[in-house]
Amino acid sequence: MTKIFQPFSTMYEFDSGALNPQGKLISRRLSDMSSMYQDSEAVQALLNDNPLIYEVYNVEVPENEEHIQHCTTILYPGKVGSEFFMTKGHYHEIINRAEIYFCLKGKGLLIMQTKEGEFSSLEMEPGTIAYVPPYWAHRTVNTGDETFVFFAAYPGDAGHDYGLIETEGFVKAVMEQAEKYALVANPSYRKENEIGE
Ligand SMILES: O=P(O)(O)OC[C@H]1O[C@](O)(CO)[C@@H](O)[C@@H]1O
Ligand SMILES: [Fe+2]
Repeated sequence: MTKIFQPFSTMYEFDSGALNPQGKLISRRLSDMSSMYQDSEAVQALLNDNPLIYEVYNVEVPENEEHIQHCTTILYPGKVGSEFFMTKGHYHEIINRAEIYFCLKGKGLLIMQTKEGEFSSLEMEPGTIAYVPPYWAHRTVNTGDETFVFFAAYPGDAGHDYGLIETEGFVKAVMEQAEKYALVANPSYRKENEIGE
């Protein structure tokens, strides 16, 4: 007989962006993603302090197609050189799985790209519901000076594939320019792959 999963709820803490109960917490510091930032001198200068860049509070549900994974992400304000703090970014392991983001606090940018090199970005502020369609890699960036918090939901079997982003990078980097953000072409996008070709 199929075991029936019991309904449950989780509390969102409006001040911090955390979830209660906490569930599986992912914390990423600069050292976890140092090669992803453009300015390697700025990375070196910050690595001693090794700032906390973001935290993901995951509600624990089984990772299969019956369930919906959901979590909050707290992305701290800050820059590495002039590049804003950001998440690592990933494709879903099952690449045709979509995701929904709901911005709760602060402001940021959701950048997305396909394996064909198509690029897209969406601004997020409290109230924005952003849709990441199937096949799009996604990364969020804190473009403000307070914590940027959003809720995410995605199919339970989606998984995370970081490989291609680690080797190719994103098409564009989000940099501070004249107290705003600018999307700047990433000179190292696809470099490793091109060298290998
Ligand atoms: O997995 P990354 O790219 O480090 O970033 C974490 C992101 O992944 C998700 O957990 C799921 O796609 C997002 O909610 C969260 O912002
Ligand atoms: Fe995702």
